[in-house]
Amino acid sequence: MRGIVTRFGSNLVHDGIDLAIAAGEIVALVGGSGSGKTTLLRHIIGLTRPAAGSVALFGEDLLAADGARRAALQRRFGVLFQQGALFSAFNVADNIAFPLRESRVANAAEIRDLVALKLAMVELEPEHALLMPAELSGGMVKRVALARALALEPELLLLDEPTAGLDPDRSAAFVQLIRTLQRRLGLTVVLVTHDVDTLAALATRVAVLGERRILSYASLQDTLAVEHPFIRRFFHGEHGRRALARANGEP
Ligand SMILES: Nc1ncnc2c1ncn2[C@@H]1O[C@H](COP(=O)(O)OP(=O)(O)OP(=O)(O)O)[C@@H](O)[C@H]1O
Repeated sequence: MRGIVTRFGSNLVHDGIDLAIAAGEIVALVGGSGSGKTTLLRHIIGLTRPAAGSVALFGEDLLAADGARRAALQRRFGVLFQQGALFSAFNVADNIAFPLRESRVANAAEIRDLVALKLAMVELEPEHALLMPAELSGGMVKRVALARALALEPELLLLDEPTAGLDPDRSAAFVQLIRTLQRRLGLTVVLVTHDVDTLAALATRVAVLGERRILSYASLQDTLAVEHPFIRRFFHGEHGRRALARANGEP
């Protein structure tokens, strides 16, 4: 993305954001509350249009693409929204099958097989297929939402606060699953997180949003050396320090 400016009424959220994400990277977007992380994710996938600037997804302007071209580009990414956002009236299998049915890429028998495959991929059991979202734990909701995001075998996965609301054990297990799938499927991942544990375990690069721009875009190691009050608070505060020590295998 180049020169992104975002305004909501008089609220100027982004004022000239440049960000290039290479295939195979795991980029963590961090920043204070309201710094515009989720909005940036939404720009990437064409859910919102910036006031100025341009976004190229797989080298193409998604917002300028016509119907068929746009649908083809949309099949190449999957999104895990905050809260999982499962359809509450659909069971697990139908939630995962939804993108497959919508895009008409598979027949009923293939969809059944693909749903079973995706369930196994996110380490859920076949009998979970018939449960309703209200019957699932928080960790299971995330796994089902991840299975749905991966239903069309995307190249790019966007995750908005993937571990929010999970206890430390479930959070660590979910992070591990994301890492395994990223490697196995060769995914590019963009995730919004305020959790240093998640970021330290996953990110190949960290983009820090603040003051309506990208304050830093570098490896975690290099980000830690940046002298900025937000970066210091975020990474060198007590929680951040403990998380980084854990990531380095210190007790
Ligand atoms: N549809 C909208 N209409 C009006 N204002 C919006 C809209 N979406 C976002 N905003 C505003 O834009 C700013 C950035 O929001 P965004 O959700 O992108 O921030 P964020 O960094 O993801 O925040 P958080 O960490 O709290 O989730 C906020 O001030 C928010 O109130």
